[in-house]
Amino acid sequence: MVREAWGDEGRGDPFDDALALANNVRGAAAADAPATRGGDSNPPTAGARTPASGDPTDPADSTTPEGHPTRSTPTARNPHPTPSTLPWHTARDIAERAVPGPPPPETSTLGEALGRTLAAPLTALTDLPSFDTSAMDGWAVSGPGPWRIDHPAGEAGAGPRPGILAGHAPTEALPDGHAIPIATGARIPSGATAVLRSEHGEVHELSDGGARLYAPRPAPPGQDIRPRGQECRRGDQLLPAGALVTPAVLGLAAAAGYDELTAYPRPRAEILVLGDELLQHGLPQEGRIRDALGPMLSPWLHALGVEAAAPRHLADDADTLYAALAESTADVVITTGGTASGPVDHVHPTLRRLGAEVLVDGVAVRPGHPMLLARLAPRRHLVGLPGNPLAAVSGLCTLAEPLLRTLAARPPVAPYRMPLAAPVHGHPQDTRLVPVAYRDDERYGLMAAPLHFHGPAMLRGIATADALAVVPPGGAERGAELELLELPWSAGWSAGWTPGSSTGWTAPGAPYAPTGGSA
Ligand SMILES: Nc1nc2c(c(=O)[nH]1)N[C@H]1C(S)=C(S)[C@@H](COP(=O)(O)OP(=O)(O)OC[C@H]3O[C@@H](n4cnc5c(N)ncnc54)[C@H](O)[C@@H]3O)O[C@H]1N2
Ligand code: MOO
Repeated sequence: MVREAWGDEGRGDPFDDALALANNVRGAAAADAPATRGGDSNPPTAGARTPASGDPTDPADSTTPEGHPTRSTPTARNPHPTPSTLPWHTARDIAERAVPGPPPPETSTLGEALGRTLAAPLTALTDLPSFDTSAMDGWAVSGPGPWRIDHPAGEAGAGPRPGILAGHAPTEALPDGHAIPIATGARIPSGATAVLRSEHGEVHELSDGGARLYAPRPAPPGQDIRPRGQECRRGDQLLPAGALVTPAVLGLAAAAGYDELTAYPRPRAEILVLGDELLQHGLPQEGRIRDALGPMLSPWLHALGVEAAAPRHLADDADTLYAALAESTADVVITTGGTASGPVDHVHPTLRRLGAEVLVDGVAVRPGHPMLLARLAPRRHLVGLPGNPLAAVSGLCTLAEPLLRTLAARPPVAPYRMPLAAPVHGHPQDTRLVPVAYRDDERYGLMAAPLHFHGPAMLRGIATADALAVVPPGGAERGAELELLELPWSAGWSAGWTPGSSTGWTAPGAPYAPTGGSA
């Protein structure tokens, strides 16, 4: 979705215009004369400061050291300006359209198709139910009562008389005035007109050894019979192409006769965690901190329908990063950290060394503005997430999610809006992504309550959030209807399950592998 107008730049395709801007092909004109942002009444101002509100966790309030200029121009102090950042919606649009579509579909077992997108409509291979079925335990009866109780052929004699069980195929027709015991799910014998529930019938033993069945109420024709084809006829379309294969879809497909499904493959992602300061175990110590992104990104990507290998931790070394990117065969490489211009921030120089095409280099969003997207090869991309953990989440939702959605052929999530339960400060030029939790308000119904602890380095807010609210430049008042990016867990994890974890149970001794296969 492109909602921004690109002013004088915007005469062509907005995607091409945005790409050209990101790659700075229009030179100084693109970098120096920032495009007009539709719906943004404040013209972008390099170095603009955010008014303080007193909330120490509010990045909109912290003008230094994190209130960086949105667009930089060459100055004596900053001789290497970054290309102009892109409006948030434009960046998402570029990411969504960076690939033309998913790779060709594959046929797999039902279990392996979980979380994928159907490449063809799901068409019923059989009527459902495939035969007239008893909906209750009781008796199949023919005509009005009372009825003489029969037993299936071969059941005569002593002992319990179960009648027709589920899975059996009755061969004999039921004559008028007769009844036969039947179980829920069993096939109705020909000649039967209704099913009488066991609790509604009274059996009277007869002197000849037989039995008669009485019902206090009549059993109208069709009572408690599920007729063949009630749910669908063979050839009916049950689901369109493009439907997400959820656990319920697997159940439906199996019921309708499928052993295999044709769906788009899961995109394969590789996660490279950069930063010599990161520990993988224990307490932070001596200036080193725990890696918060490795444990978070694999399952998050998994919930987006992606096959993510276990994260690799790379030393802060340009050659190591170069080798990892050059060798990777993943559809999408996700790096964390190293996007800025510090002494060990190697992502930009390595992309240049690889000759990668940078599609997005900075986004007008807080947190996370140094995020980037690059094309390593025609169908291989890199998403560079900033190292600050909430900034990384912002990059994941802004650039990785739309790109992976296109690769997985998942349908876009319908725009979702909710009124804010409290006002939120805005950045003067940039969009803010703010963690919110759903609250049921007595008067206004469901509202999005902004959460504290939403600083770029904090995960405490997002850990209790249901969604990220998209706060436009300038902020939003209580009651304003804001676009929400729902987090995977508030929509349920089901679509992200793979066969390995779909049972939620791991055999004793088997390693738990929540990310599924390898990339
Ligand atoms: N001169 C400038 N400096 C910075 C700018 C800027 O525009 N000009 N942007 C700042 C912003 S905003 C962010 S966000 C960060 C992005 O930095 P990098 O992507 O290069 O990330 P690092 O420097 O490697 O790390 C930043 C921060 O995050 C911590 N980190 C990194 N990885 C992890 C992880 N896996 N788990 C937990 N924490 C992590 C790292 O220790 C740093 O504290 O740059 C600013 N600087
Ligand atoms: O501090 Mo930075 O905006 O990405 O989180």
